[in-house]
Amino acid sequence: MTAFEEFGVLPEIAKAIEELEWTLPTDIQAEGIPLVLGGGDVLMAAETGSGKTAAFCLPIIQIVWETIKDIQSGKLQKAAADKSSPPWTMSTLDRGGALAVSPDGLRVQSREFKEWHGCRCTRGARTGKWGFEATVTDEGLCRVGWSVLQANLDLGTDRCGYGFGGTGKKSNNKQFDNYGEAFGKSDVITCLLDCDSGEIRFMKNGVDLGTAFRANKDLIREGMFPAVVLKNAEMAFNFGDKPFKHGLPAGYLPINKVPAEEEVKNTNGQGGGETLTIAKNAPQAVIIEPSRELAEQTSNQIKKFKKYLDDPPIRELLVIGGINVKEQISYLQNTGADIIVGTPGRLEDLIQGGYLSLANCRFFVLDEADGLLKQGYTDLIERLHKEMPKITADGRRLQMIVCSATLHAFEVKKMAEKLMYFPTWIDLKGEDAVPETVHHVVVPVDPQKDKSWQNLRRHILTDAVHAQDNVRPGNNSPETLSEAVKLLKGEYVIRAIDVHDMDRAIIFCRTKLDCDNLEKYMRQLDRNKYSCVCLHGDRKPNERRANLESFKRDQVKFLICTDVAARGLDITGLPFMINVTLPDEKSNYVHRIGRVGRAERMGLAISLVSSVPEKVWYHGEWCRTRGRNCWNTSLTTDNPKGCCVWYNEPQYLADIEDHLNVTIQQIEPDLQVPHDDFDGKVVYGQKRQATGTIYENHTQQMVPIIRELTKLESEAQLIYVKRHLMKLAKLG
Ligand SMILES: Nc1ncnc2c1ncn2[C@@H]1O[C@H](COP(=O)(O)OP(=O)(O)OP(=O)(O)O)[C@@H](O)[C@H]1O
Repeated sequence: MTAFEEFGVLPEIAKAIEELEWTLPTDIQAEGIPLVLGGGDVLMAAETGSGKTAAFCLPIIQIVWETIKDIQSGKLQKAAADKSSPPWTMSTLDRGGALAVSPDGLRVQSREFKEWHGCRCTRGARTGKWGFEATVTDEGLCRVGWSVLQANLDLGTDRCGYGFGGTGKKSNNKQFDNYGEAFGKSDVITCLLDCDSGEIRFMKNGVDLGTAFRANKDLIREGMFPAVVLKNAEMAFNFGDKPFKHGLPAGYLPINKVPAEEEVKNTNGQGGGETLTIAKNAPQAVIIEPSRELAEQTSNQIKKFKKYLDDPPIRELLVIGGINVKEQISYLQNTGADIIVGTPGRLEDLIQGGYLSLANCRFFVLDEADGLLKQGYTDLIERLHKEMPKITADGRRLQMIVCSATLHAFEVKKMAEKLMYFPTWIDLKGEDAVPETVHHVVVPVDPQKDKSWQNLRRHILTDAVHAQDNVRPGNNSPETLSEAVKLLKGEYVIRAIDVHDMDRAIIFCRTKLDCDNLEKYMRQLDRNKYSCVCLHGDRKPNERRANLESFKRDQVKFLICTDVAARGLDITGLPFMINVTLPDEKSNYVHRIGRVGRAERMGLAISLVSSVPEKVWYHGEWCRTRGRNCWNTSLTTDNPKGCCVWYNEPQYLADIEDHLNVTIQQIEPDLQVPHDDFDGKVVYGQKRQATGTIYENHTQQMVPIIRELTKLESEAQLIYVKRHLMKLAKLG
């Protein structure tokens, strides 16, 4: 049995993993895989390069495959039919779309703010005197009571349902009257039904509130069911499996004591146990990625993991912009997809066009979730979530999985609170952190100290922000110094490459124009020594793909890119990374430098940080051409339609350090990295030699330590025996 199988992974998947030469799961995989397999909502916060992709892909592939198998063998039909005689729980079938029922059926939750969503119990009574307890477990609006099967799930809004609400009102047939008193979080409401007299009454925390309704006896003969309706609230139920908190009045019994021959089964939503089929265009899993490249990478990983799951096969589809949409539609219509990996825009297009259905989705994954939310996709995510059933046809709950190396963002917590269902956090560090395998340093670029920019024979083409300014050596204006920094940064990039003999590095620039200019400069200097390609939003999809591929295959040495490549990209053994300018979004620093030092290999990240302000382009949505041929150098602070800002790198550096709670080491403009500060033996791009790896050779690593421990143990015993003998000799 492989280590992955011990964590519950199917042998077929474990075999594919073995071929990747992964011997042990990483920490995040060891924690995440069992949780997802167990059916929970999970937030995974772990460093860059720690293997989060497999932590969610492996269990999803496994469950999706098992479900396809169950459908094919007809087991799912049985699952639905079995539910015709369930225990006394809240029904997963007779409930509103946005209401979730916990796996034990004793807790319900609705996070919908605007609408009410209701649910009924799996069984009901038509004779006798019965009671159950409902406890408010989270703030929000709730109404609880009794209704018959044909009643509206919005309890108390038609003549067939009788409810008591948290605002201190009872309601039947939309008539809301004062009753008892208001209730809220932690209050226990006992709901009592006397089928013989028709009386319905309630107790709050053990205090009897008196008769609320006299229900129609003919209605009761049809069967009365415990019922609830919620608006952004949560309630837990006790039908008598556990002792009641406040007991029942004399003559009443817990409702689960209704004799079998007297009880009425809830048949709503059961569909008569017909065979479950899943439409081709209704995938079981939707994985959203923030960039096309990352979506493609995750999709490729899934292909590798599912390699041996061929009977039945799993169909996965990549849904990203830049690929012919007609092909994607025809694939969905003809072949179909079980797992979809995509970027937000194209996903939404297909859903809105009716080509992709979420009716069967049971896994909703937000990879790089904080990035998606910061890119403005909160509404889209909520819309998709709303369309997904909270319980699937086979009675399983929708699972949401959210991950990132920088998950500690307010937006993420807010989203998790709103959409996720009792989520478990796997938080390996407790804060955003940089892996130990990434050595990161900053180099000050100070044009007042380093005056070499004044007499460069050849230099990088700058972004031309200062084309109209009077910039020249000797004139120490902020504009001149800003231009000087841009010239110096071009030189420092080349120096970093030369000093560290870099033959492979990813280089991040702030704008697409900066990327293009650096690409030109490097090619101009030496096409072979500095062979490079660009990856950014202005390049055509095919070029983007080809450039990334040639970099991955080592056909070019340098990949120059904007933040489009900051997150998730996994390039095996990449040794070096250069930040030409720090990102203004602090979490992107973690993601950018995390392109190196992945999967236990060492990496060096060098950030160039200007000591003076740099005036740079900032084309917002107000810029008609979004930067193309734009020469508007007025500042956004002076003119709401301005297209430039003064970029304050020392401030961004301070923000990053503050966020990570570290002081990043500074090196000199000679770009030498003192070896002693790190580990002298480090070879960037390789695994650390001296310590071995965490994944492998664990036993071998432990051998000398165990040997030493055994020696110490035996020495300690000898000392004890000698002392004991000496004591005996003295006594004798
Ligand atoms: N159990 C394992 N053993 C060995 N290598 C692994 C294991 N799990 C993942 N890897 C490798 O580690 C690298 C990083 O994995 P992955 O891309 O999933 O990281 P990540 O945590 O998603 O990083 P990021 O936050 O940057 O997206 C990949 O090259 C992957 O093949």
